Amino acid sequence: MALASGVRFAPRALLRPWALLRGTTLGRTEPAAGGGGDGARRFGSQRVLVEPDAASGVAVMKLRNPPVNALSLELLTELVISLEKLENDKTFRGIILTSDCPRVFCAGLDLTEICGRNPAHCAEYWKAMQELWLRMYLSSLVLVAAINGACPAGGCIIALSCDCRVLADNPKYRIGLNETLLGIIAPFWLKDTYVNTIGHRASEQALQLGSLFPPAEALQVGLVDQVVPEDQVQSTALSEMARWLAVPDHARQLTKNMMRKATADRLLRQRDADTQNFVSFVCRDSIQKSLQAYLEKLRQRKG
Ligand SMILES: CC/C=C\C/C=C\CCC/C=C/CC(=O)SCCNC(=O)CCNC(=O)[C@H](O)C(C)(C)COP(=O)(O)OP(=O)(O)OC[C@H]1O[C@@H](n2cnc3c(N)ncnc32)[C@H](O)[C@@H]1OP(=O)(O)O
Repeated sequence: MALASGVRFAPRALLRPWALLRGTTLGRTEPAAGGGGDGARRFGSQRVLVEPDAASGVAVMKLRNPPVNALSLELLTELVISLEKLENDKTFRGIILTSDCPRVFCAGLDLTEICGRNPAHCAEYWKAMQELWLRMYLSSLVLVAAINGACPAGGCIIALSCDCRVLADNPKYRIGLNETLLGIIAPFWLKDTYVNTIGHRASEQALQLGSLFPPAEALQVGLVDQVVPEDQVQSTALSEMARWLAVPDHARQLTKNMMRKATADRLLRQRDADTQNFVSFVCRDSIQKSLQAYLEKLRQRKG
């Protein structure tokens, strides 16, 4: 992704995204309900709906992988492709990322992708997770998360990869990295993202305790930038976007790169080792058992 200055952000190292999209509708363009001109046309895929507004240069990207927007391999892949499509289109300067699923922004990793799967699948899945994080974290576009639902673990990482976060004021919409409560460990780049956002001491505490913060606490600790009534999340996200877009792109992009590159480079340098660590960790019998038990608990909670 080349910047105006010629500086490159994330490398184009993506796996084989298109191969994963058999049977999906990515790339289809259709008029938005009630829409007319180019600015009102939406596109996307089965799991990612993109509503572009060419006039403002802002696209709203909605996660729609019901029931909880778990980050399946397909969703990860479709997100990367939609992001790339917008980045390559000079019309767009910003994306508002939100959820199309009621009450949940994103439930994090799709645990069914790493439970009872073989090591090759877990590796492919983890590489897709790394890829999305790298693309989002270093995106040249302004990314604003309009968090309109629960936002645990991988969902929190998606939000933290954005430049700004607006959270709906609902005590059920908690945000944080709760990995330890599942018996798993956030890898270093999730930890780094946390530390970069809320600082070392707060991260140390929150990561070990697996804290999920309700809105007021999330604001206080610095995990989100604004907490607003639920019906004002989108409008506030748009106002935030306007504030970020008021800055000249090249200056903002280079500054973002300066702030984030070292963190991304750390993963880039040890991507394969990180994948191997992940696979050997999650494929352990003991970890498989605790993931299985956690999934079971989630399923039973429902009834
Ligand atoms: C040495 C170290 C080396 C390497 C590192 C090792 C490991 C690193 C791994 C680290 C990364 C982890 C990041 C993660 O994201 S882990 C996932 C954590 N996610 C959660 O804990 C969220 C779990 N879900 C919930 O809390 C709730 O579902 C939620 C609040 C999101 C929504 O609640 P609601 O009441 O609306 O829905 P539910 O009834 O609970 O769920 C509906 C159905 O969805 C299923 N579900 C929920 N979450 C997940 C998920 N994450 N993956 C898969 N499926 C999920 C749930 O079971 C229900 O299913 P059905 O009953 O309908 O079948």
